[in-house]
Amino acid sequence: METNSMVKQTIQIFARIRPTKKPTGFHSIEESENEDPKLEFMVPHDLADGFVNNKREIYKFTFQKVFNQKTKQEEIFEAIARSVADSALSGYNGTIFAYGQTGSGKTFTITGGVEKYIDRGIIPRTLSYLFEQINKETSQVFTMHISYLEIYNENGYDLLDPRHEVLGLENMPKVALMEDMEQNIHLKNLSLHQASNEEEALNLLFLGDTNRMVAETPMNQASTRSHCIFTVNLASHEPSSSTIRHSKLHLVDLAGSERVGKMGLGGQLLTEAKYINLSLHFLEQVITALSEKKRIHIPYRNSMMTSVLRDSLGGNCMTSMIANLSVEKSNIDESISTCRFAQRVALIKNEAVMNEAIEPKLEIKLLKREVQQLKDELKLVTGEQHVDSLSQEDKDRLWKSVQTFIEDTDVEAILDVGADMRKINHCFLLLKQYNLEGKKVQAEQQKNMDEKQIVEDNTPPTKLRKLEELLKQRDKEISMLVLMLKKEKLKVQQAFGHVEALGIPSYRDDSVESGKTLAENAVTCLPPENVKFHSETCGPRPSSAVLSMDYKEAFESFRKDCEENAAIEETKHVLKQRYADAKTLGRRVNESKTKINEMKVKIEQWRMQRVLQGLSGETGDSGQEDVVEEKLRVQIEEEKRK
Ligand SMILES: Nc1ncnc2c1ncn2[C@@H]1O[C@H](COP(=O)(O)OP(=O)(O)OP(=O)(O)O)[C@@H](O)[C@H]1O
Repeated sequence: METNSMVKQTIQIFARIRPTKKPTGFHSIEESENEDPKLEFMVPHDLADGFVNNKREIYKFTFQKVFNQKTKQEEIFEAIARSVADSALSGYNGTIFAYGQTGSGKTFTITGGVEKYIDRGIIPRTLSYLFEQINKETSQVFTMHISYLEIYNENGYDLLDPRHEVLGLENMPKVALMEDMEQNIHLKNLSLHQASNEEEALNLLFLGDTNRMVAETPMNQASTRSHCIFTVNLASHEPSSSTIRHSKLHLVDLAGSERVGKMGLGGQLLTEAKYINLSLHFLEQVITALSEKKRIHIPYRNSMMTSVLRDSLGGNCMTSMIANLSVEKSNIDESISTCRFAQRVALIKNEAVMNEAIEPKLEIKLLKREVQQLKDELKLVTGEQHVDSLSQEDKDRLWKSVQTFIEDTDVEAILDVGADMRKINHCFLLLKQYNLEGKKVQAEQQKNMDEKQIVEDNTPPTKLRKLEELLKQRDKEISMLVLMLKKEKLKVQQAFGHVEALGIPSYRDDSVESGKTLAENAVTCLPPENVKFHSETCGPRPSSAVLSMDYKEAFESFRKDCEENAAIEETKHVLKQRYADAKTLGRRVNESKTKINEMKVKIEQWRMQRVLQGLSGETGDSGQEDVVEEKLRVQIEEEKRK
């Protein structure tokens, strides 16, 4: 089953101009913000060795980007290869191929220069980039396999076959093209090598490069006489998924197109050149067919190279072409021809789909694991039991699993011991032991800490400290009560002094503690909120003059706890009664005093009246006069007795 996520795109074309020793002045690059850059050639009239050139003089070609002679290898990778590599990592096929006349810099662009590290080409840089990304990506598991195919004189050879040196090319097994029912091409005798890291992948590249067919030609001292296809096969999947993404990344260095006549080749070089030109001719045919809208048949099968690259040309692939150009005067014709070829390539539309499919082997593995889990669950549910006891080895293994489980910081970590109740119970036992051990250690630590505190700070443990604080508080409460007592005693003494001054005798009760007045005894039961601090002798003064609730509670508890509380309460009641009686008595005394005074006034008035009668000569009955005064005196005496 394949799930498709499609990207439609024409083949991207780029031009790269090889450095020349002298500036030629036959080309220029036109760049503007709104349009793609253009490469322009000016062909001089005298180009054809003295013949009059009637052809047009200026040729313009549009590219996605034109790289001038100074362009560095890194820039090429960033602009062309990085995005294709990213697509390959996401499951899309990708192809980058270099096309151009011999000696124009195709091998330099694809593989790189051999002298300087900085001259590494697209292949080593892409490998490095892919592993960098693979190592960063933690949610996917990647595998990489590499193959390296050479098409020489229309035959395919495995460049990674170690028998190359021993057998010689003529005895090497040829790579054969096979087609399945769905017309997918398979290559027989082409080995796939797994590369787990950059170094392994680079070793494969170097091995293949040493096996390539290279020869010295008039145009290039080390001319590659074949087409070479370096393929990176990537597969990726999420750890718990059977859906796998596959992608193929072809990095292709085509053999150079060359003019046999111009170069004056002969012998083997001539044969090679013929094959090269023939295969490039078939490639051109395919490109032309693909760029013509009405063409139904595309002649892929005409050559091995077009068969292998079928997907890259008009198929499921993201493809980029680099047109390598030598812009010397003698090469202008070939450069124009390369650019024309590129313009046709740019018309080809590809439809790249994400190659995602269920991998049967992985699916079987996942299903097997699921079946085992379900079997375990079933055993638990049906209560299937193991009768033999666990071996020491089993117990040791379980203890390790429990330890790993406890130490695992992942909250979703699972202690999986299968559906064996003996193992499950043993694990519970281990967890319990672990917990008890932990508690013991904690208690021990607490004890050590308390002891350490006593030794270091001379501070008593918490309980002792609390009792000491309670004691201090009780002392304060007692001091306060003594103060209250003294103060109220003073007040009552003043009150009794006032009563005695009025002629009322003060009551002192012998039944109450000797030496104390009634008021003194009564005052001991006054509520504490009426008491305010006035003495500095009672220890620190509270911030508020009114006692706090703590003091009230302390007083109440002290009062209740006091053994004589009941007797005090009773005495308090008696004293209250007597105090009320004394008040009534006082009032009556005052009333009698008033009456006596009134009678005394009356006696005085009576005497005055008698004196005035004597002066006026009026005589009264002296016996009757004495009777009035006597009556008043008797009344006074009676009042006093009351
Ligand atoms: N951009 C460049 N910078 C420096 N040197 C270059 C550059 N392009 C090519 N060269 C050099 O030019 C020479 C020919 O290049 P190269 O072998 O890559 O050409 P080619 O197109 O692969 O030729 P052929 O088709 O014959 O194999 C080599 O020595 C290479 O190092």
